[in-house]
Amino acid sequence: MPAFAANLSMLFTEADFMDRFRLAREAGFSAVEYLFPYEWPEEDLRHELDSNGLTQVLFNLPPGDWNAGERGIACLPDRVEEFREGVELAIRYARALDCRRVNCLAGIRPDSLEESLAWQTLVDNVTHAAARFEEEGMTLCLEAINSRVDMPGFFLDTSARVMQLIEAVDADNVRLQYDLYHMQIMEGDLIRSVECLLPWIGHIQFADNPGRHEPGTGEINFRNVFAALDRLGYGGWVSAEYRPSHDTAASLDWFRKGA
Ligand SMILES: O=C(O)C(=O)[C@H](O)CO
Ligand SMILES: [Mg+2]
Repeated sequence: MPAFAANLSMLFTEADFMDRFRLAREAGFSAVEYLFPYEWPEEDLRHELDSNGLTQVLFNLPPGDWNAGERGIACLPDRVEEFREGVELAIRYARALDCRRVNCLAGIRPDSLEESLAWQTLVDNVTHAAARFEEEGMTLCLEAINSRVDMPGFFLDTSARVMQLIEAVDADNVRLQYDLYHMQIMEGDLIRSVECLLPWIGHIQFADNPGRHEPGTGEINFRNVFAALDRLGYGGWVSAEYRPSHDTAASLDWFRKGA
C-alpha cells in the first residue's frame, strides 16, 4: 500500500483544528497535510506534529483572500509583490514544520485578464518561487484543479496545462500535484495517466467522484489505483483529501482494509 497522509482541512473536522493532529495519529496516520498554516503560530503547529509523531507533508502558498473566493494569486499580474511575500512566509513555515513540499495555487483568471498575460505572470511567479525553494531544498508542487464542479475558471485545470508550465519553468524542483478526484472529473484514464506522468508527480491526493467523499462512495476503483501506484514504484505521499460522507471514523474503511 502507498504511504497515506490525512488532510486535516477535510478529515476530522468534527474537532477543532488543533485536536485533529491527535485524532489523525489515533486513527493510524503518520503524516498530515492541510490547506494553510498561516493563522496559527509555527511553534503551536510544530508542537502538535512532534507530540503526535507526525510528518507534515504539504501545505499551500497563501491564496489571496480565500473567503472572498480567491484560489491563488500566481496568475494575477497586479499581485506579484504579494505572491513573493507569500513565498517568503511559506518558507518560514516550511522551515519550522520541516515540510519539504508546498503547493502553488494558480488562481482564477478574471475575464478581463488576457490569457497570455496570466500565463506569463504564472511562469514568472513559479520560476521565482522555484528558485527560492531550491535554496531551501524544497519542492514546489502545481496542482491541476477541476474547473467543471469545484473551481470554475481555475487557470490550471488539466495535467497537460501543468506539464506545459513545468516545461516552461524548467526547474528540477517543480512537480505535478496529481489529485485523483480532480483528474477523474477532467480527464479520467487515471492509471494510464499516472503511469505516463509518474516522473513529474511530486504528490498525490484523492477523493471519490462524484461527491468528493471517501473511497467506495463513487466511481473510482481505489483498490486498483493504489495497487498501480505500488506496481509503478511511486514513493511519495498519497493524501486523503475528501469530505467524509458521514463522520471521519466511519469513512476510514479504505485505510483500515488497505482500500
Ligand atoms: O482543492 C484541492 O484539491 C487542493 O488540494 C487545494 O489544496 C486547495 O484547493
Ligand atoms: Mg487536491
